[in-house]
Amino acid sequence: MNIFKLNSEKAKAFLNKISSRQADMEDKVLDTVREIINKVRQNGDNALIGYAKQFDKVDLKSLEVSSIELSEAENKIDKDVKKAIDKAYENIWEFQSAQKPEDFIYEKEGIVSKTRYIPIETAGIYVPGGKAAYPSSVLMNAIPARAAGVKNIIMTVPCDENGGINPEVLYAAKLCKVDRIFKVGGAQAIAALAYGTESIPKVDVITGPGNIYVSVAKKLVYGAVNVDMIAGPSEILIVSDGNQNPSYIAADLISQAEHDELASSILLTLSDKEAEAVSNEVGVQLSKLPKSKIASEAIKNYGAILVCDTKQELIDIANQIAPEHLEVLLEDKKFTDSLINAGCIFSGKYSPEPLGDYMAGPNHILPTNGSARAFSPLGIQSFMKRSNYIEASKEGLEKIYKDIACFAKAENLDGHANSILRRFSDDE
Ligand SMILES: NC(=O)c1ccc[n+]([C@@H]2O[C@H](COP(=O)([O-])OP(=O)(O)OC[C@H]3O[C@@H](n4cnc5c(N)ncnc54)[C@H](O)[C@@H]3O)[C@@H](O)[C@H]2O)c1
Ligand SMILES: N[C@H](CO)Cc1c[nH]c[nH+]1
Ligand SMILES: [Zn+2]
Repeated sequence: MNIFKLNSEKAKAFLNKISSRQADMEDKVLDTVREIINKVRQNGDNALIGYAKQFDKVDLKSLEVSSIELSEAENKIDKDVKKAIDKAYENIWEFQSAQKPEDFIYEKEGIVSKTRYIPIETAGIYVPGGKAAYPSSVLMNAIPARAAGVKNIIMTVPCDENGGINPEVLYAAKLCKVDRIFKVGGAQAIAALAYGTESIPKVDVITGPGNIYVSVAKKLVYGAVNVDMIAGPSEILIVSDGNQNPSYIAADLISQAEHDELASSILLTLSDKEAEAVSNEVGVQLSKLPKSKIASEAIKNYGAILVCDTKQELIDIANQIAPEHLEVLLEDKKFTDSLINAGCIFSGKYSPEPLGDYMAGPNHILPTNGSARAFSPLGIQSFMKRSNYIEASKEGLEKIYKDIACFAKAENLDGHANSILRRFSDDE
């Protein structure tokens, strides 16, 4: 793994590459994704069947998972895996459902104003499935949707080369009472959810992570539907004071690199010695990893160790990169609160990133590519919309009607002024 001094030209070039990562990836796939979306809008299910043949190498007889496939899934999975999925379900459900927002009511001088939180009616959840199967992403998508009170949950997931869906993914979907499941992946799934096809209903919001084709498609359909965020190729940034265990750090860097060749794994450390040790350890651990090709490629593409001089530099660079996952390995805890831009912060050596991927309760569907500066993790709020409500008494309106009419006239909107003034004129 490359090691650079923070203020070197090589470090600057690496940081520039990281900050333009989304744009560089998008440029390469934008035309393809646009074409896929247009074809799905024009040809509906036929386009989906064609893309399944092209990308997933499968002749699909039916796009929808049948009730038999769903009920058989549970018998196909290992009992310990089932137990782990059930435990994750429980933890995620407890954490998400406890956060249900309450309506807000405000009363001032005869005017009652409210903000209501209303579940979105139909949600489309995307579950990735190209390079790995993700039952955990079923839970992370569907549990907050259920907790919010969404009526219809429509799930899409790419199928395997036999036209089937991983049984653990189906078991998780059954556990979450997902209403319908379609064997469609990639940009074509996002287009189908956004515009509807003969089989797939149009939804109101699309959530979920995916590769670059999926995240670019979500950007392009935004407006036709709501979308949660851009949750693209995975990322981890670790900040270390230099006194940490190199083998833990290397393992955590690799954990996210194995998701995608476009994933990003970065260490910021105060110690040259730790940098060397982690770099060696990454090499050793990669050589023992069964699926090391993707992780090695990711580390070559978007991985590096940057050696900083001060803790303030660690904080500043971490806040600038705004990673999806941030592991904080600092003995001096007072710096942790200054870290403000990250999808999820993991604090201390017993909080490795995969704790959040599966079990802790907070969502693993998180903003990537610096978007944690302004976007939030998926949660119950992502499946609710706000609606406002105003009710004034006669006395309440009377107290301010002249100000409203005056304001409206200042905007040259006499119709607005009349609407208010009529309530208090003699010819009412
Ligand atoms: N940010 C998060 O919250 C989060 C969570 C989990 C996973 N992830 C990320 O999700 C991604 C999962 O990616 P994946 O590839 O395994 O599954 P995926 O389901 O996102 O993508 C697979 C689909 O991509 C499409 N595709 C593949 N090659 C294509 C091509 N050349 N042209 C057009 N379409 C093509 C195909 O339709 C295929 O079915 C990874 O990047 C992982 O890091 C992110
Ligand atoms: N780390 C991924 C989010 O970037 C989520 C995940 C699911 N399974 C394993 N990991
Ligand atoms: Zn992961």
